[in-house]
Amino acid sequence: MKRVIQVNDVVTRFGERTVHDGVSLHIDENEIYAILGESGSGKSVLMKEMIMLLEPSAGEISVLGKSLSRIGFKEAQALRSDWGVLFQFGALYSSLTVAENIEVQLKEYTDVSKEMRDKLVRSKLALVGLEPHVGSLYPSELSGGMVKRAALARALAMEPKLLFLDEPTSGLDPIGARNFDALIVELRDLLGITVVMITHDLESIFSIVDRMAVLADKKVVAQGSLENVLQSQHPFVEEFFKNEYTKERFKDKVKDV
Ligand SMILES: Nc1ncnc2c1ncn2[C@@H]1O[C@H](COP(=O)(O)OP(=O)(O)OP(=O)(O)O)[C@@H](O)[C@H]1O
Repeated sequence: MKRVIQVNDVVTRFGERTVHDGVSLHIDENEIYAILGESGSGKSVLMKEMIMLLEPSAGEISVLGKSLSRIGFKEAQALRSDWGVLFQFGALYSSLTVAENIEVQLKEYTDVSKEMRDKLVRSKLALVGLEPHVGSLYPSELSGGMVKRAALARALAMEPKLLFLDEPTSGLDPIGARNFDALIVELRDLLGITVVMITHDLESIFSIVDRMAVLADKKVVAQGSLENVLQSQHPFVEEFFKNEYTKERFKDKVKDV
């Protein structure tokens, strides 16, 4: 299996504060990989380091075979179009229509014609389950679930190999959240992409995630499949995965651990 992301011994410091102290993990092609951990454990910072919005203080991150600390400007630009990012609150431009939002990167990085861009917008909308007319609406005219889908369509505009999602189901109602999970799996299977997501959503973790890393104590304290992670006796794992709710809701998986 091809390795898509390799994180080796990453240390992250902000002034006196150390957020990561030797974080290592790897993500393989076509996986749905989750980054978990309590609030402030450095999940978002790690994801920002993977997408070159922040630089680690030490250690090494490679994405799609490129070492991020050694990459040149042009290579970095090319690499950025190999991934799409869905930030937690959708982050659509409120003054642009949905179609214009999806077009932003196409206009910036490609010279495809207006006609072709319109076609691409329609196909991305269809891919995320939105009707063509949604393209002419402004973000303020959409429901929460539609905002997420529109932002996902925008993240997919450049046909990325990798998709980064920051708490994709937060703020959605339970049905919307499960539909969004199903969409993520569908896109992974259809497009052959690798998905990296920060999530606290137990339903997603138990149903669609292939492997995960649990951040705590400035390190990865458990990683691998759900089965592997459940073997850990780290207090965060115990509390998050082996509480009364999960023992009842996921009793077939959380038993004898
Ligand atoms: N740009 C920054 N400058 C200084 N400190 C930062 C910066 N970004 C994050 N931090 C700090 O790093 C720590 C980890 O933050 P991060 O946002 O990664 O946490 P998280 O695990 O994603 O938490 P949550 O689940 O609450 O979103 C926090 O203490 C935060 O204050």
